[in-house]
Parts: sequence; structure tokens; C-alpha cells
Amino acid sequence: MTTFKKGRELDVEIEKLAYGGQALSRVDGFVVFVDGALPGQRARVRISRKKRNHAEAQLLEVLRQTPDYREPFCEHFGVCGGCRWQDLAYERQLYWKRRHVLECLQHLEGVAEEVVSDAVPSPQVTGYRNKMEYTFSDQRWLSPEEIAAQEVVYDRCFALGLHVRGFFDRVFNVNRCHLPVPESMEILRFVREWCRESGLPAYSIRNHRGFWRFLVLRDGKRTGQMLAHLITGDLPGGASAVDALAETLRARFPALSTVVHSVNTSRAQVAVGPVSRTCFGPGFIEERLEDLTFRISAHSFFQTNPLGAEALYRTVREFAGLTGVETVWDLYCGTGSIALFLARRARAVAGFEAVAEAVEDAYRNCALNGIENCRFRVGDLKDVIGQASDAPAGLGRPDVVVTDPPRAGMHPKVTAALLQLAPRRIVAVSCNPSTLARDLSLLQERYRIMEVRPFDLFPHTPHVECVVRLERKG
Ligand SMILES: C[S@@+](CC[C@H](N)C(=O)[O-])C[C@H]1O[C@@H](n2cnc3c(N)ncnc32)[C@H](O)[C@@H]1O
Repeated sequence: MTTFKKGRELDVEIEKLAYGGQALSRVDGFVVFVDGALPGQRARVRISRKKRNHAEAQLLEVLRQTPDYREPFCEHFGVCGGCRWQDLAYERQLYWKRRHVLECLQHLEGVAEEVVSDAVPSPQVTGYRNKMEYTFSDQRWLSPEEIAAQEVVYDRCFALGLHVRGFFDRVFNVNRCHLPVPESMEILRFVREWCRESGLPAYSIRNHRGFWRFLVLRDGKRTGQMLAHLITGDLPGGASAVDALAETLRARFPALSTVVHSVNTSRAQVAVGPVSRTCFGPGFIEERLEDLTFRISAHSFFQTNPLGAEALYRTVREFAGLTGVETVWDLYCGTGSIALFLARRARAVAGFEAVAEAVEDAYRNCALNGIENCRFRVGDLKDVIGQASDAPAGLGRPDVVVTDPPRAGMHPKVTAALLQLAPRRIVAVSCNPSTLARDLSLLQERYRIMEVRPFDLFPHTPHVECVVRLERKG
């Protein structure tokens, strides 16, 4: 009988990618998760942790390669916390995403293989992100080569990059990331050097001192506009340093249409600030999906894979099956993208959202596109949905409801209210198949699951989105 003590080395066959993205093998029936391995590989591994029902192991050597293996395209693969599936052929990434959706939903009545369609690929598999958040740090993560060289490293007290895999508090200098537009990499490298030489220190999450905190770069895929958002602490001379940097960026990078500066003096490591000002340009960029224009400011929420989101919104519209006479409710509507996609095919759309600024953006987006039949309501859905008669003026009860909750899914009060409101059709959008399964099981009391369509909005990661069409029974 095999034992699984920490440090023990074993040869294993990798069977599958489990939900969450970990490679799974079984030794004498006991599950061993292997970090960084792929299905079809035979691998030598070392046990790193033993739990009651499974063990975790590190990959030491691939003894037999799988035909699905692809050479990683990124120089930071393994160190960076993102894109951990990039060594797996893209078709196989899609295959596993669909399997994970099916595994989460198959216990529900009416969900069989044929109900879950193939995962819709992302229109772009690199360069797909429109927003990247880079962190400044006063401690730079050294590469294994730098450590091996044993030379004195002079710039180890300043970093601007992404988080090291598995360490929320460690930052490595990104040289090149393949997820945003390539032009943004030059801006990143330039900002890093400029800030390092500015004399102002990077923020330290240990002593909460320092100035430079985050650089967020956003772009419009269809407009080519770019926004840089610098988030700093508050030190004497800080604002004028940011102004000088902004002017240098404006002269050097014509694609950069605007720079915004926010000050965050709180200890929370978040790339937002209560006090913001625009250094140059309009303070926002625009993006186009189909014939709709969206305004994206430094703090606005917008889907990070806009071309993938466009395909997903088209499916929402297809599943909603509108004829022009329906009242539609868009729950968890954010800045109203789904509401805008549906508005021209509906009598009226009511959006519900907790964040007041998102609703302001939603109204602005309606005005920008000449759409007049949408109303939005700010509030926690569990409190506002029950007051059906209190729906935004004149909109009445919904014929169709679209719901797109955060990862935690819908509050039980929201699903209960939906069962009471009983719209003819519900289109459920989800970024988390396990909370989706829970919510669907509640809705099944009055609804049939007709179609499930998974979407890949985050290539090279285990994340998967879903759109589900539910029809009322009877
Ligand atoms: C996954 S996003 C959906 C955004 C939008 N449908 C889109 O495609 O751009 C979820 C939204 O739900 C909002 N939200 C989270 N919890 C909420 C709650 N309890 N009540 C209302 N809105 C909530 C978030 O602010 C966020 O805008």
C-alpha cells in the first residue's frame, strides 16, 4: 500500500484537470493533485502536503509527454500567477472548461451531455484583455538566474509588475505580458524606469510607507484609445512628479489618450482612490461593441475581454428571444452593457445594481447611444427585488429576466423573488459554475433548463463563463 508522507517521490499518470484547474492523478485509488501537470502525462512528483482525502504534489519531471502539450509562449510562465494553462493546446482548454461546467450541473434534472454545448472560444487568445493592473513594490522578486549569479543586485528595492504565483505580496518585474495590447508593454517599462529614478519610493505593504502604488492600463480594442491610471500615496512633491510623468508619457506615447491620478492613503491594497484628477485628456476612453459605444473611466467596471463579452451578450440576446413587446429585468447590471444590448428589441429594460457609480455610467451609456427605454435602480438586489410593485416607474413585472451575479451567485432571497415573479424566461449568466448549479437547483422548482452555453473569456486560465436559458414550466 502506497504511503503519501510529505517528501515522498512517486511516478503518477495524470488523469484529468479537476474543477479549479488542478491536475489530478490517482495512486491506489487515492487522489493526488499535481501542480503544473497535464492530463496524459506520466510524471515523477514529490508529495508536498497530505490531507485526509487527497494529497498535493509538486511536479519534478515529465516522464512521458502528452500530445496536447504546447511550448509556453510567455517568458514569465511558472513565476507569474496568470495563464497557468498556456502549456495546454487551446482546443483542450475549451474541452476541459466544458467538462467542468457539465460536472457542476449534471446532477440537475434535465442536464445531459447534449444540453451543454461546446465552449465558445475567445475571439483572441492573446492581447484579449483591455485592463491590466500592475503593482509597485519596494521588494523585487529575483529570478532564479539572478540568485544563482550571486551578483549584487542594485534595483531590488523597486518593482512594477504582476504577482508571483501563490504570493499575493510578491511582485516581479514584467518584461512582456501577452494578455494586453503589445503597445502597453513599452508604457509599462517606461513608467517603471521613470518612477524608479523619480526619487520617490515604491509603496511598502510591510510598513505602509512609500508613494507609487499601482499602474492600471486600459484600452479600447475597437477605438485604439488608451488610459493610464496611476494610484499613489500622498507625499510632498508627489502630485508634481505625477504631472511630470504624465507630460512625458503624452509626448512619447501618442496612443495614450488620457492619464488619471488617484490618491489612496488607506492601507487597503486596492487600485482605486477616493480622490482623482485627470492629468490630461478626457479622463475616459471609449469602446465599441456592435454599434454601441461605451464610455470607460478610470473607476468604471467593464468586461475585461470585450470581444469575448460581445459574443456572450449576443447569446444572451438570442436566449432572451425578444420580439419588441417585452419588459426585461437585467439583474446585477453593472454599467448596463446587457441592458443596452437588449433595449432595442424590448419594450423596456429595468437594470438593478448595487454600485451607484456603475448606474451613473449605465445612464451615460444610454444617452451616448440614444437609448431611452432603460431605467436603473441602485440597491442590494436582495432588498429591492422583493418590492416588485416598486420597480422603476412604469416598467411593471418582467416577461424576461437576465441575471449576471458576482462569483457568489444569487442571494436566496433573489431566487425566491424570481420564483414568485415567475417571468416566462430567465437567462442566467455566471462566472462560477458551482454557485450557478446551486441557484439553478432552486429555480428548477418552476423552470426547465433548456440550453447551457459555456464561454471562454479568459484563455490560458481555468475560468469559465456560462449562459443558461430557462423556460417556465407550464
Ligand atoms: C458579474 S458583474 C455583471 C456586470 C454586467 N452584467 C456586465 O456584463 O457588465 C456583477 C455585478 O453585480 C453587482 N452586484 C454585486 N452584488 C450585488 C448585490 N447584492 N446587489 C446588486 N448588485 C450587485 C456588482 O457591482 C457587479 O456590477
